[in-house]
Amino acid sequence: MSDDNADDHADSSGTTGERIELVGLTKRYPGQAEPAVENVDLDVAAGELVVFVGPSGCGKTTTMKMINRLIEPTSGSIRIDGRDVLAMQPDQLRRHIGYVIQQIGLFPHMTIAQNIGIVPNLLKWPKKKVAERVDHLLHLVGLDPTVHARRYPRQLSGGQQQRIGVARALAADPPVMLMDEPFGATDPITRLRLQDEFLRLQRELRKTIIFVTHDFEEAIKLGDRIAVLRERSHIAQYDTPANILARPADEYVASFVGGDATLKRLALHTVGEIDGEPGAPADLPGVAPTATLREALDVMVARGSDRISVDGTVVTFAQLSAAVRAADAVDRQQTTAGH
Ligand SMILES: Nc1ncnc2c1ncn2[C@@H]1O[C@H](COP(=O)(O)OP(=O)(O)OP(=O)(O)O)[C@@H](O)[C@H]1O
Repeated sequence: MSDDNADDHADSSGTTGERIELVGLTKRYPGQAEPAVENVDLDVAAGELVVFVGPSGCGKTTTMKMINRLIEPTSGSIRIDGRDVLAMQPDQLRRHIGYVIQQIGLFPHMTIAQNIGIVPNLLKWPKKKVAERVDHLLHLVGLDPTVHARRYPRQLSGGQQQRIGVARALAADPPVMLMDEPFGATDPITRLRLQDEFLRLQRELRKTIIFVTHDFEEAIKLGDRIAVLRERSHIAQYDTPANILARPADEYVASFVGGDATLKRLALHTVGEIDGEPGAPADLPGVAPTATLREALDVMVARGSDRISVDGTVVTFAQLSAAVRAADAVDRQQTTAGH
């Protein structure tokens, strides 16, 4: 773990994630008959994005908050890059673990720049360095610093505030990010946009991320692996989205996948995988290259258009249909061949 000097990499965005291991992790809240989280073992590889899905009250948030010690475990251990989290100092933890929540939690009386700079300031970085970092992060999440840095949270849209939440969590360039339903409170269009931007960012940054969601499609789209949790955070299945869709471990997981598994498999592939014709007209409905085949199809249907613009190229409904058929055939082949 490179906690010797965060300043060394504070201006780069190249830090990759670190492995997270949960061993026998248990939380028993005072006065509760049953533990909220019981004996959870989980190994998350460095640079992987793992999504927790499970019913309300199954212990997702409790498990996540033990990792950054907002909740102290009753027993068990947590290691990041082999080091015991329970033995870390608070400032080490702040530098190592970024945290993004649905309610965002921006301070209303601080400007956007001050909100993003909270952790670097706590870590006593020089003023100039904090300012540079804030600029860099605003660019990274797609906002113009000259427009947004001096504004207050209430002057931003919900989606922009959520981007600031992500920028703030990235401020000290932590190898690990915990994200608790970060896009849950936004409207569907903003949510898709935030997911696409976030995927682009994660491809570049390769943090180790634990991401909680209620939305199974979001889990399929974002997760390298999904942990389907049952009561007390018992892990029902921990696997890639493709494998969970193709071979749910049991009835419980199958109920999460639902009946329309084929449709959900469309979320495994992005429209950027299709070679479009350059020269899309400006008025054509557009999606990002990271949009899933399913989302592209939804936009075509909603807009009544048999063509769509992807990064300035034209993708047709016929191409999309062919990609869907090809992707489905490959997925089926891979999931049968893999086992
Ligand atoms: N501070 C607390 N004291 C006592 N019990 C708690 C406390 N916080 C959570 N619990 C209980 O622990 C269990 C797990 O809660 P937790 O919030 O981790 O679940 P969750 O899966 O994140 O739920 P949701 O999806 O609804 O956010 C629940 O039964 C909850 O009632």
